[in-house]
Amino acid sequence: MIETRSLTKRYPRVTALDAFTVDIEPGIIGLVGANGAGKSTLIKTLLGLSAPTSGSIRVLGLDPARDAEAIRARVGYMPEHDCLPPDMVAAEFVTHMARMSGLPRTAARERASEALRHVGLYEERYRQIGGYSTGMKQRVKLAQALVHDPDLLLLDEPTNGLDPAGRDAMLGLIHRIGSQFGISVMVCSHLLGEVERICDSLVAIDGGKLLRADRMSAMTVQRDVLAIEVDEGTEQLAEGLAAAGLGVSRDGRLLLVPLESDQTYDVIIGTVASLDLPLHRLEQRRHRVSELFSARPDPQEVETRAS
Ligand SMILES: Nc1ncnc2c1ncn2[C@@H]1O[C@H](COP(=O)(O)OP(=O)(O)OP(=O)(O)O)[C@@H](O)[C@H]1O
Repeated sequence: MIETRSLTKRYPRVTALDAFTVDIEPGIIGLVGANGAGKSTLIKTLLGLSAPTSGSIRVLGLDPARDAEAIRARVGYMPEHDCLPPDMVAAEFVTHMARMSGLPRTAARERASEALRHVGLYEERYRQIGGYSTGMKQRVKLAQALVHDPDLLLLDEPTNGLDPAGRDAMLGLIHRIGSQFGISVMVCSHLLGEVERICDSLVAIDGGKLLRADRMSAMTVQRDVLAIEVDEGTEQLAEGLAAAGLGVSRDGRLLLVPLESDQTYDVIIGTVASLDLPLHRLEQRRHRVSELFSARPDPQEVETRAS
């Protein structure tokens, strides 16, 4: 669906994309990287809005340098920053964007109503955008990206400025669009925890270079640790497991024990039973995707996870 070969974009002071080579299959794709990693630059080169310094790109088999118009007809783009006209009503604006994509007047109006319904703004569609909340504005941006029924959506930081509930709602919406409408979606975010939740593959970028591109399932590998939670008696259980010869560490309410053999399970169950404690959880732990990329989690991500 998207192919880049040695894609490089140099600005006078910085190389935003540095020999970036990737093959991306259809699906819900997370494009993750810290601020300034090159995500927006990549999206703009894919759309033909910014010409690469060197290298090649194919989007849906098209070359953005030659076929920019054809690409924009098949790709929807939700930009990162607020770019909405405050004095227009949403229905009018989204209809206008549909007309810009080449739809005739009546079809544009119908598609605009439909797109606004999909993003949950149908009832509010005749209100001026300037009076909308941040979450509603993000939804209008999403509706205009969807309005011409694209094959691919490129969403640049769609949860920007949203509170945790707003982020959840936006992520749920994106997931629905990707899984129910048969549209591929590339979601750009600096919050790994977000893309981990909704994407089926991940492209990680750092300093303009490709860090890793893979299916999410290949990135969430089993880790040899058992997590145990009891409703009460955590301290007592920690002592009991240590006395039984297991290495025990704490992670909040959880006790973590290295999984050395199948007998580790038996020892844990036996210890819990002998202490007569109410076992709440016993599970093998998986790596979080974020652990594969960064030893230091993003503070905003920690805040998201905590919320
Ligand atoms: N038009 C431009 N002129 C000069 N430098 C630019 C321009 N656009 C981006 N850059 C620089 O290129 C690098 C990559 O920027 P880019 O916006 O692609 O990053 P990003 O991963 O999208 O981060 P953010 O989420 O902060 O936008 C940054 O160092 C940025 O300052």
